[in-house]
Amino acid sequence: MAKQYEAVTVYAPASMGNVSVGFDLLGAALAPVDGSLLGDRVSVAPGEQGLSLHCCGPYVDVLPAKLEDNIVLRCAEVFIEKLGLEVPGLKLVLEKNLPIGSGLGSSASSVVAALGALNAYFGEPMSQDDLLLLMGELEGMISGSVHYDNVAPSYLGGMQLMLAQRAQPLPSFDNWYWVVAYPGITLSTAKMRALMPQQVDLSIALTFGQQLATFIDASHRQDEAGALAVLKDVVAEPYRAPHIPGYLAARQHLQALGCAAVGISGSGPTLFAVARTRDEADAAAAYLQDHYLLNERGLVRVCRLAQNGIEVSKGEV
Ligand SMILES: Nc1ncnc2c1ncn2[C@@H]1O[C@H](COP(=O)(O)OP(=O)(O)OP(=O)(O)O)[C@@H](O)[C@H]1O
Ligand SMILES: N[C@@H](CCO)C(=O)O
Repeated sequence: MAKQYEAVTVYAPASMGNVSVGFDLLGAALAPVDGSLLGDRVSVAPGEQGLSLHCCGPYVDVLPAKLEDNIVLRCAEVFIEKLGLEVPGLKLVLEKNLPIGSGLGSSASSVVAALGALNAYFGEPMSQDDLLLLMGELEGMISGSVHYDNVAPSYLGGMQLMLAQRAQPLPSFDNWYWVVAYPGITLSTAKMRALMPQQVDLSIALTFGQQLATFIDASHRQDEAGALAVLKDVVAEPYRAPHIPGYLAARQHLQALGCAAVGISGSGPTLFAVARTRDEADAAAAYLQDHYLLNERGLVRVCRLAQNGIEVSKGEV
């Protein structure tokens, strides 16, 4: 008798690439403290002949007009082909909860939710390490480069450091709040990467290496002052900051409000601020709500790290 498959839904949290100090190597998953969703959901269920995709959610209108250009369908095609699966019919639903080109890891969230749901639906045929590598490849197909600093934390949770072939969790500081603000405009990752020079000065390379090494060491030793002292981006931010409306002014104000660090989330335009108390986080959020948002599509969230990565549940979106 043919195996009966059951519908499954996966939620994949938003993520901040780079975290200032680890360009393309370090990322963190986000969980709003108010319990709201900040990430896409994809469900996979038995369907009629072939693959079908239905999209819904608050940011459905910014998805590619043609369904065949949606990365979720590509994920299903690649997954099925790679594993040589016989699939009579598959119904996919994408609930698009993240804005595109935001710096919140929007395409990564769709990729992680889709591949996570497909793997769960088919009984986990792929190992965690192999699935992560596939997630990075698919993210690379649409963002212009293979980088894991969004897919790894969205899939695995917390803060993740990308080593040569696998992700390694990095302890963070439990008292930190991560306040994120998306102004409501789109900046494509590929264009924000094109702003950066292809060659890096030796002095910049040395500072980058030293800061990343110091941050990793300080995080493991829970040396908060040591970690904060080097939470700075010398590689991408100098080239990107002038192209993000209001970023430099907001950074200055947030520092004056007492935020311990401020940086660009991924390639922007979302910014993040580290606050060490809830009062400080709320003050930063109020400032950003009034001064950083450019339209009604913008959002501000006070977050902790999403420690568990994806959430798998039974049934459809
Ligand atoms: N399900 C999807 N979610 C998001 N983007 C998608 C999806 N399917 C296709 N795309 C396309 O992928 C591209 C994603 O571009 P880009 O990498 O700049 O955005 P992003 O992943 O939202 O960036 P960020 O990491 O800054 O949030 C866009 O051209 C978008 O139309
Ligand atoms: N590390 C990537 C993240 C994109 O979200 C970049 O900064 O281009």
